[in-house]
Amino acid sequence: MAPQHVSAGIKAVDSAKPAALPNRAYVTFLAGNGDYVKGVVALAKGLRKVKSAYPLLVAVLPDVPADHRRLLLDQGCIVREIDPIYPPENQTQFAMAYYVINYSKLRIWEFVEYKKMVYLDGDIQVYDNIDHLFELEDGYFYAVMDCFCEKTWSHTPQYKLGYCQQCPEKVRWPSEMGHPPALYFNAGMFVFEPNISVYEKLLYTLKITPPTPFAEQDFLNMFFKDIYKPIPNVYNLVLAMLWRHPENVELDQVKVVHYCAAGSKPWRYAGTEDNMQREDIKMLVKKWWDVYNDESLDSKKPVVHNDGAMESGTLQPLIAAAMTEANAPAVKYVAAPSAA
Ligand SMILES: O=c1ccn([C@@H]2O[C@H](COP(=O)(O)OP(=O)(O)O)[C@@H](O)[C@H]2O)c(=O)[nH]1
Ligand SMILES: OC[C@H]1O[C@H](O[C@@H]2[C@@H](O)[C@H](O)[C@@H](O)[C@H](O)[C@@H]2O)[C@H](O)[C@@H](O)[C@H]1O
Repeated sequence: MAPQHVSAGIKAVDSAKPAALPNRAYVTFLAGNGDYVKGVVALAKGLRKVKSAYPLLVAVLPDVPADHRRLLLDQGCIVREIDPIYPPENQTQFAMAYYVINYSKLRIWEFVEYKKMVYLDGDIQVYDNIDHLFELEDGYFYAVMDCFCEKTWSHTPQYKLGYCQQCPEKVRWPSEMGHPPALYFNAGMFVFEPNISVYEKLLYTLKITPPTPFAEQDFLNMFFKDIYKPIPNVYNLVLAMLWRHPENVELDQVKVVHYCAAGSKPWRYAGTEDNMQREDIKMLVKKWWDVYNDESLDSKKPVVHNDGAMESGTLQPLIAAAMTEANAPAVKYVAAPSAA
């Protein structure tokens, strides 16, 4: 089973049915005009399917096109544009060249109208309600421990030694190399508290920190190492765990799946890369598509003609009037029929 460090504190809140508070939201990050938007649409539908009480905010870079933003608004997301954040100039070889855009995730610490947020990558799907994570004690950074066994880690001493925090007894960290690496989390999912002074410290520290192969994930691990609290991997199943550490995974208990293994992005799945023909992978990819294609999960939004008239039966005008700009679910605008 999972290594001992994993915080058991969560069990205590599982049974409680916490009240939904307005200053909480899920948040994800979207960059570019490519197909990651499908991941975010699926995530919005997945959170609706598990009846989450909280909205999904999408932090979009300027290069996310209007039609993609409209898709997200139509799925009831809150769409907020952020400016990119780049690491200091450096010759670093990122594990994946495009990881450089992931530093922009740091903008979410600026969303201080929310007291607590759960960050989820766009290639994550939520299959069970995880709203109880918002009840975790303030003052800590909660995330799931990563695994060092994939080729993407081949640049690290851990990989070269065959050491992994998922099974620290299997290949022990050599005492002559000092202490084993600090517990290291996967930055595809975490529970955090937006805070301006933390945000400013993040940006300042980034400016003086040479980039490393896992980009903002390495940076966040360094920055939050003193308040990081591991949570069970049911909250972020890094797919490689299925073949690297199956003894640490109980698939039928998993609430959140992170499609981060090479070739596992469901919207691009071809089944050709290593491990992609596994039955569990094929089942999880199908599970993602079942949510993505489920029209009953599309957000039921009023259709508003651009002359402001509401189509009858979609949303009574008084409810519409009561909906302020800030929290009204985005409405689908359709061109008013041209005057005959
Ligand atoms: O072209 C891209 C690449 C990444 N992302 C966002 O950045 C996250 C992290 O990138 P990725 O999922 O590829 O990293 P992985 O978890 O697979 O290493 C994605 O989930 C998206 O939310 C994006 O929006 N567009
Ligand atoms: O920019 C660095 C990225 O680092 C992480 O992805 C990695 C990590 O999980 C490795 O452990 C896996 O081996 C690898 O496949 C996977 O891509 C985060 O999931 C992602 O959001 C992002 O921060």
